Amino acid sequence: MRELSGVTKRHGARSVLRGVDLDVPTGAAVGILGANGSGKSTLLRILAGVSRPSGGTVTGRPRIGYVPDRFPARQRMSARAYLRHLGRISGLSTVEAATRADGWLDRFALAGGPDTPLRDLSKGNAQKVGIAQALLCDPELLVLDEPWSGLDPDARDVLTEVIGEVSAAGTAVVFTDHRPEAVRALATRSHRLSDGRLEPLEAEVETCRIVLRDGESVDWAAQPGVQAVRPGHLDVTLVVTVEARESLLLKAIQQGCAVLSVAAR
Ligand SMILES: Nc1ncnc2c1ncn2[C@@H]1O[C@H](COP(=O)(O)OP(=O)(O)OP(=O)(O)O)[C@@H](O)[C@H]1O
Repeated sequence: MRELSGVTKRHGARSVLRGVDLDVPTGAAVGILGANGSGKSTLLRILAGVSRPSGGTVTGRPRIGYVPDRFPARQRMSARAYLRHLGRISGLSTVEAATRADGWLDRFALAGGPDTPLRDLSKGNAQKVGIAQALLCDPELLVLDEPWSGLDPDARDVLTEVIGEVSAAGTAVVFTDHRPEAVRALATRSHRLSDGRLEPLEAEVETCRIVLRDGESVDWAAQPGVQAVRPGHLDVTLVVTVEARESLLLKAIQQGCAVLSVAAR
């Protein structure tokens, strides 16, 4: 879907990226860790297509939703009007743009309501609008730069849930964060950006995805072979190692869960 090959980026004399290779296939959830100033935002800007690399190639042209590290919300326009407007210029009908805009603002519980002017929003509430604008037009690739930063606990949970949902539906997601445990829990591929290069965070294990209904009674995260658990509205998606797939399916059936799908990642 999107692939970076040998990507370099210089800012003046400074080499920020020194030959980054990154393959982002459909449905992948790619997590990137890195210290402050390691170049995560620089890398995500290139991935999102808002910045050009100094060298190397970027291939693939998916429809991209991008949440920058700082969402610039200095306008007088209300959150609702802004999102509706963006939806319209992205090709949605007036009704569809309004429905989607209100749906995302409602789900993320924008404090002050959807008619609050963007420039009056707090950092966290501006971040919610930033996330909503990226989701508005069903992106094929979602690029999220430290998307949890500034969000309250409820909104953080909603975002984690949404990432699980869109990724289960086939959207590729690339996100940065400073918390290794969060990256490991959510990502199907994890990397660390260090010294301008991207290293795998751990050896990759072949995984698959199991979607269950009525699986709430089991502590799936504690089961051997379960790498990530993503609760949805009516179902739960497990990312599991292929090795543990059969025993986990057996457990699910024994617990009375309905197995909705089993898919390779
Ligand atoms: N437009 C620019 N001009 C000059 N230097 C820049 C520019 N953008 C970024 N840099 C430098 O590139 C380096 C990487 O910055 P970047 O914002 O990508 O890091 P980061 O990993 O996202 O950091 P943080 O975790 O603090 O958000 C930093 O040293 C930064 O000062």
